[in-house]
Amino acid sequence: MHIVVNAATSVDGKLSTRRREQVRISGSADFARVDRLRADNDAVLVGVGTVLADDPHLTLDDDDRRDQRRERGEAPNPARVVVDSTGRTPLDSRILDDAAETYLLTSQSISGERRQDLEAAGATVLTAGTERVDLDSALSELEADGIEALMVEGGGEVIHSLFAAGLVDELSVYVGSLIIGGRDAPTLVDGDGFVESFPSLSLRATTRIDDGVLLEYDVDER
Ligand SMILES: NC(=O)C1=CN([C@@H]2O[C@H](COP(=O)(O)OP(=O)(O)OC[C@H]3O[C@@H](n4cnc5c(N)ncnc54)[C@H](OP(=O)(O)O)[C@@H]3O)[C@@H](O)[C@H]2O)C=CC1
Ligand SMILES: Nc1nc(O)c(N)c(N[C@@H]2O[C@H](COP(=O)(O)O)[C@@H](O)[C@H]2O)n1
Repeated sequence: MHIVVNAATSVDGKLSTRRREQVRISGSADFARVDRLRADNDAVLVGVGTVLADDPHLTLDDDDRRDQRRERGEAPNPARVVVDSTGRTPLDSRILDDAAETYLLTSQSISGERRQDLEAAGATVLTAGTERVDLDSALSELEADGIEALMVEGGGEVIHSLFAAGLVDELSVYVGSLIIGGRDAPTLVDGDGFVESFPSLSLRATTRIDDGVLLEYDVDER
Protein backbone atom coordinates (compact mmCIF):
# COMPACT_ATOMS: atom_id res chain seq x y z
CA MET A 1 0.00 0.00 0.00
CA HIS A 2 1.22 3.52 -0.84
CA ILE A 3 0.54 6.05 1.95
CA VAL A 4 0.63 9.83 1.59
CA VAL A 5 0.07 12.07 4.62
CA ASN A 6 -1.37 15.53 3.94
CA ALA A 7 -2.05 18.22 6.51
CA ALA A 8 -2.17 21.99 6.93
CA THR A 9 -0.27 23.68 9.74
CA SER A 10 0.43 27.12 11.07
CA VAL A 11 4.02 28.39 10.78
CA ASP A 12 4.57 27.04 14.32
CA GLY A 13 3.46 23.54 13.27
CA LYS A 14 -0.02 23.44 14.83
CA LEU A 15 -2.95 21.60 13.25
CA SER A 16 -5.54 23.56 15.24
CA THR A 17 -5.95 25.46 18.50
CA ARG A 18 -5.78 24.29 22.12
CA ARG A 19 -9.61 24.04 21.91
CA ARG A 20 -9.17 21.45 19.11
CA GLU A 21 -11.67 23.27 16.94
CA GLN A 22 -11.14 23.10 13.19
CA VAL A 23 -9.13 26.05 11.80
CA ARG A 24 -9.22 26.96 8.12
CA ILE A 25 -5.50 27.12 7.39
CA SER A 26 -5.59 26.30 3.66
CA GLY A 27 -6.90 28.80 1.13
CA SER A 28 -9.15 27.91 -1.81
CA ALA A 29 -6.29 26.87 -4.12
CA ASP A 30 -4.88 24.51 -1.49
CA PHE A 31 -8.30 22.99 -0.78
CA ALA A 32 -8.59 22.35 -4.57
CA ARG A 33 -5.21 20.56 -4.42
CA VAL A 34 -6.45 18.48 -1.46
CA ASP A 35 -9.57 17.55 -3.49
CA ARG A 36 -7.33 16.37 -6.37
CA LEU A 37 -5.24 14.32 -3.95
CA ARG A 38 -8.37 12.72 -2.47
CA ALA A 39 -9.58 11.87 -5.99
CA ASP A 40 -6.26 10.17 -6.79
CA ASN A 41 -6.45 7.85 -3.78
CA ASP A 42 -8.57 4.79 -3.00
CA ALA A 43 -9.33 5.93 0.56
CA VAL A 44 -8.90 8.85 2.98
CA LEU A 45 -8.00 8.07 6.62
CA VAL A 46 -8.35 10.10 9.84
CA GLY A 47 -8.23 9.28 13.54
CA VAL A 48 -11.33 9.36 15.72
CA GLY A 49 -9.93 12.52 17.39
CA THR A 50 -10.42 14.31 14.09
CA VAL A 51 -13.93 12.89 13.66
CA LEU A 52 -14.89 14.11 17.15
CA ALA A 53 -13.30 17.54 16.61
CA ASP A 54 -14.24 18.30 13.00
CA ASP A 55 -17.09 15.96 11.97
CA PRO A 56 -15.46 15.73 8.50
CA HIS A 57 -17.16 14.38 5.37
CA LEU A 58 -13.97 13.46 3.46
CA THR A 59 -15.66 13.29 0.05
CA LEU A 60 -14.81 15.15 -3.15
CA ASP A 61 -16.02 18.72 -3.69
CA ASP A 62 -15.69 18.65 -7.47
CA ASP A 63 -18.35 16.79 -9.49
CA ASP A 64 -16.00 16.48 -12.50
CA ARG A 65 -13.54 14.52 -10.37
CA ARG A 66 -16.33 12.16 -9.28
CA ASP A 67 -17.24 11.66 -12.97
CA GLN A 68 -13.60 10.93 -13.84
CA ARG A 69 -13.47 8.30 -11.09
CA ARG A 70 -16.67 6.68 -12.40
CA GLU A 71 -15.14 6.62 -15.93
CA ARG A 72 -12.14 4.76 -14.46
CA GLY A 73 -14.56 2.20 -12.98
CA GLU A 74 -14.03 3.49 -9.42
CA ALA A 75 -16.53 4.53 -6.76
CA PRO A 76 -17.42 8.24 -7.15
CA ASN A 77 -15.76 9.10 -3.83
CA PRO A 78 -12.77 7.40 -2.23
CA ALA A 79 -13.58 5.22 0.78
CA ARG A 80 -13.33 6.80 4.24
CA VAL A 81 -11.36 5.20 7.06
CA VAL A 82 -11.43 6.04 10.78
CA VAL A 83 -8.88 4.70 13.30
CA ASP A 84 -11.13 4.19 16.32
CA SER A 85 -10.23 1.50 18.91
CA THR A 86 -13.50 1.43 20.83
CA GLY A 87 -15.96 2.80 18.28
CA ARG A 88 -16.27 6.37 19.63
CA THR A 89 -17.35 7.61 16.19
CA PRO A 90 -20.81 9.12 16.80
CA LEU A 91 -23.63 7.30 15.01
CA ASP A 92 -24.79 10.58 13.45
CA SER A 93 -21.33 11.50 12.10
CA ARG A 94 -21.23 12.86 8.55
CA ILE A 95 -18.62 10.21 7.80
CA LEU A 96 -21.29 7.51 8.23
CA ASP A 97 -23.60 8.78 5.50
CA ASP A 98 -23.96 6.83 2.25
CA ALA A 99 -21.81 9.14 0.09
CA ALA A 100 -18.92 6.66 0.27
CA GLU A 101 -17.94 3.40 1.90
CA THR A 102 -16.67 3.91 5.47
CA TYR A 103 -14.31 1.55 7.29
CA LEU A 104 -13.81 1.77 11.04
CA LEU A 105 -10.50 0.28 12.16
CA THR A 106 -11.11 -0.91 15.72
CA SER A 107 -9.32 -3.06 18.31
CA GLN A 108 -10.55 -5.95 20.45
CA SER A 109 -11.58 -3.36 23.07
CA ILE A 110 -14.74 -2.46 21.10
CA SER A 111 -17.89 -4.01 22.61
CA GLY A 112 -20.05 -6.32 20.53
CA GLU A 113 -23.01 -3.98 20.99
CA ARG A 114 -21.10 -0.92 19.78
CA ARG A 115 -19.81 -2.84 16.79
CA GLN A 116 -23.38 -3.85 15.84
CA ASP A 117 -24.63 -0.26 16.18
CA LEU A 118 -21.85 1.06 13.96
CA GLU A 119 -22.46 -1.65 11.37
CA ALA A 120 -26.18 -0.84 11.41
CA ALA A 121 -25.21 2.81 10.78
CA GLY A 122 -23.42 1.70 7.61
CA ALA A 123 -19.80 1.18 8.65
CA THR A 124 -17.59 -1.75 7.72
CA VAL A 125 -15.89 -2.58 11.03
CA LEU A 126 -12.45 -4.23 10.96
CA THR A 127 -10.60 -5.29 14.11
CA ALA A 128 -6.82 -5.43 14.61
CA GLY A 129 -4.92 -5.09 17.89
CA THR A 130 -5.86 -5.58 21.52
CA GLU A 131 -6.00 -2.07 23.09
CA ARG A 132 -5.21 0.42 20.33
CA VAL A 133 -5.54 -0.32 16.65
CA ASP A 134 -2.60 -2.27 15.22
CA LEU A 135 -2.17 -0.10 12.14
CA ASP A 136 0.12 -2.46 10.23
CA SER A 137 -2.41 -5.33 10.42
CA ALA A 138 -5.45 -3.12 9.91
CA LEU A 139 -3.97 -1.54 6.78
CA SER A 140 -3.10 -5.00 5.45
CA GLU A 141 -6.79 -5.89 5.80
CA LEU A 142 -7.74 -2.76 3.88
CA GLU A 143 -5.22 -3.67 1.18
CA ALA A 144 -6.83 -7.09 0.89
CA ASP A 145 -10.09 -5.21 0.24
CA GLY A 146 -8.51 -3.41 -2.74
CA ILE A 147 -7.22 -0.22 -1.10
CA GLU A 148 -3.76 0.27 -2.53
CA ALA A 149 -3.38 4.06 -2.38
CA LEU A 150 -4.22 5.71 0.95
CA MET A 151 -4.29 9.42 1.83
CA VAL A 152 -4.05 10.30 5.54
CA GLU A 153 -5.53 13.62 6.67
CA GLY A 154 -4.59 13.51 10.36
CA GLY A 155 -4.62 14.17 13.15
CA GLY A 156 -1.31 14.32 14.96
CA GLU A 157 -1.77 11.14 17.03
CA VAL A 158 -2.45 8.93 14.05
CA ILE A 159 0.26 10.60 11.96
CA HIS A 160 2.78 9.86 14.74
CA SER A 161 1.77 6.18 14.88
CA LEU A 162 2.08 5.81 11.11
CA PHE A 163 5.59 7.34 11.11
CA ALA A 164 6.57 5.23 14.15
CA ALA A 165 5.47 2.10 12.28
CA GLY A 166 7.45 3.16 9.18
CA LEU A 167 4.31 3.11 7.05
CA VAL A 168 4.44 6.59 5.44
CA ASP A 169 5.77 6.99 1.87
CA GLU A 170 5.09 10.69 1.21
CA LEU A 171 4.31 13.80 3.27
CA SER A 172 2.69 17.04 2.05
CA VAL A 173 2.42 19.92 4.49
CA TYR A 174 0.71 23.17 3.59
CA VAL A 175 2.12 25.87 5.89
CA GLY A 176 -0.36 28.73 6.18
CA SER A 177 0.82 32.23 7.11
CA LEU A 178 -0.44 32.34 10.66
CA ILE A 179 0.69 31.53 14.19
CA ILE A 180 -1.60 29.44 16.41
CA GLY A 181 0.66 28.63 19.36
CA GLY A 182 -0.27 26.90 22.59
CA ARG A 183 1.53 24.04 24.32
CA ASP A 184 -1.64 21.95 24.23
CA ALA A 185 -2.58 22.65 20.62
CA PRO A 186 -2.19 19.57 18.36
CA THR A 187 0.86 19.51 16.11
CA LEU A 188 1.58 17.71 12.86
CA VAL A 189 3.16 14.79 14.74
CA ASP A 190 2.09 14.25 18.37
CA GLY A 191 1.97 10.92 20.22
CA ASP A 192 5.17 10.40 22.25
CA GLY A 193 7.25 12.01 19.51
CA PHE A 194 10.72 10.67 18.69
CA VAL A 195 13.93 10.84 20.75
CA GLU A 196 16.05 8.86 18.29
CA SER A 197 15.67 7.15 14.91
CA PHE A 198 13.90 10.26 13.65
CA PRO A 199 11.99 9.68 10.42
CA SER A 200 14.04 11.38 7.74
CA LEU A 201 12.59 13.12 4.71
CA SER A 202 13.82 14.16 1.26
CA LEU A 203 12.43 17.48 0.10
CA ARG A 204 10.90 17.03 -3.37
CA ALA A 205 9.20 20.37 -4.02
CA THR A 206 8.26 23.72 -2.52
CA THR A 207 5.38 25.66 -4.05
CA ARG A 208 3.76 28.95 -3.07
CA ILE A 209 -0.04 28.42 -2.92
CA ASP A 210 -2.51 31.06 -1.80
CA ASP A 211 -0.63 32.95 0.94
CA GLY A 212 1.30 29.90 2.15
CA VAL A 213 3.83 27.28 1.10
CA LEU A 214 3.33 23.64 0.18
CA LEU A 215 6.23 21.40 1.24
CA GLU A 216 6.33 17.97 -0.42
CA TYR A 217 8.62 15.22 0.84
CA ASP A 218 9.46 11.60 0.16
CA VAL A 219 10.00 9.63 3.36
CA ASP A 220 13.43 7.95 3.41
CA GLU A 221 13.69 4.18 3.89
CA ARG A 222 14.68 3.23 7.44
N1 LIG B 1 -5.04 21.17 9.89
C1 LIG B 1 -5.17 19.92 9.48
O1 LIG B 1 -4.74 19.55 8.36
C2 LIG B 1 -5.84 18.93 10.36
C3 LIG B 1 -6.20 19.25 11.64
N2 LIG B 1 -6.73 18.30 12.48
C4 LIG B 1 -6.96 18.66 13.89
O2 LIG B 1 -6.28 17.72 14.71
C5 LIG B 1 -7.02 17.50 15.93
C6 LIG B 1 -7.28 16.02 16.11
O3 LIG B 1 -6.05 15.35 16.17
P1 LIG B 1 -5.76 14.24 17.28
O4 LIG B 1 -6.40 14.64 18.55
O5 LIG B 1 -4.30 13.98 17.25
O6 LIG B 1 -6.60 13.00 16.79
P2 LIG B 1 -6.43 11.87 15.66
O7 LIG B 1 -7.35 12.20 14.55
O8 LIG B 1 -5.00 11.58 15.34
O9 LIG B 1 -7.07 10.61 16.43
C7 LIG B 1 -6.37 10.05 17.54
C8 LIG B 1 -7.16 8.91 18.12
O10 LIG B 1 -7.11 7.77 17.26
C9 LIG B 1 -7.27 6.61 18.05
N3 LIG B 1 -6.29 5.59 17.77
C10 LIG B 1 -6.56 4.26 17.75
N4 LIG B 1 -5.48 3.56 17.48
C11 LIG B 1 -4.48 4.45 17.31
C12 LIG B 1 -3.12 4.28 17.00
N5 LIG B 1 -2.56 3.10 16.77
N6 LIG B 1 -2.36 5.40 16.95
C13 LIG B 1 -2.90 6.62 17.15
N7 LIG B 1 -4.19 6.83 17.42
C14 LIG B 1 -4.99 5.73 17.50
C15 LIG B 1 -7.12 7.03 19.52
O11 LIG B 1 -8.41 7.07 20.12
P3 LIG B 1 -9.03 5.67 20.66
O12 LIG B 1 -7.96 5.06 21.53
O13 LIG B 1 -10.26 6.05 21.36
O14 LIG B 1 -9.27 4.85 19.46
C16 LIG B 1 -6.57 8.43 19.42
O15 LIG B 1 -6.92 9.26 20.49
C17 LIG B 1 -8.29 18.31 15.81
O16 LIG B 1 -8.10 19.52 16.50
C18 LIG B 1 -8.41 18.58 14.31
O17 LIG B 1 -9.10 19.78 14.05
C19 LIG B 1 -6.97 17.03 12.07
C20 LIG B 1 -6.68 16.67 10.78
C21 LIG B 1 -6.07 17.58 9.83
N1 LIG C 1 -5.90 20.53 4.03
C1 LIG C 1 -6.55 21.06 5.11
N2 LIG C 1 -6.49 22.38 5.35
C2 LIG C 1 -7.09 22.89 6.42
O1 LIG C 1 -6.99 24.21 6.64
C3 LIG C 1 -7.82 22.07 7.30
N3 LIG C 1 -8.45 22.60 8.39
C4 LIG C 1 -7.88 20.68 6.98
N4 LIG C 1 -8.56 19.84 7.77
C5 LIG C 1 -8.84 18.48 7.36
O2 LIG C 1 -9.94 18.43 6.46
C6 LIG C 1 -11.00 17.67 7.04
C7 LIG C 1 -12.34 18.26 6.68
O3 LIG C 1 -12.79 17.60 5.54
P1 LIG C 1 -14.24 17.91 4.89
O4 LIG C 1 -14.17 19.29 4.34
O5 LIG C 1 -15.27 17.77 5.95
O6 LIG C 1 -14.37 16.89 3.81
C8 LIG C 1 -10.72 17.77 8.51
O7 LIG C 1 -11.31 16.77 9.26
C9 LIG C 1 -9.21 17.66 8.54
O8 LIG C 1 -8.80 16.32 8.34
N5 LIG C 1 -7.22 20.21 5.90
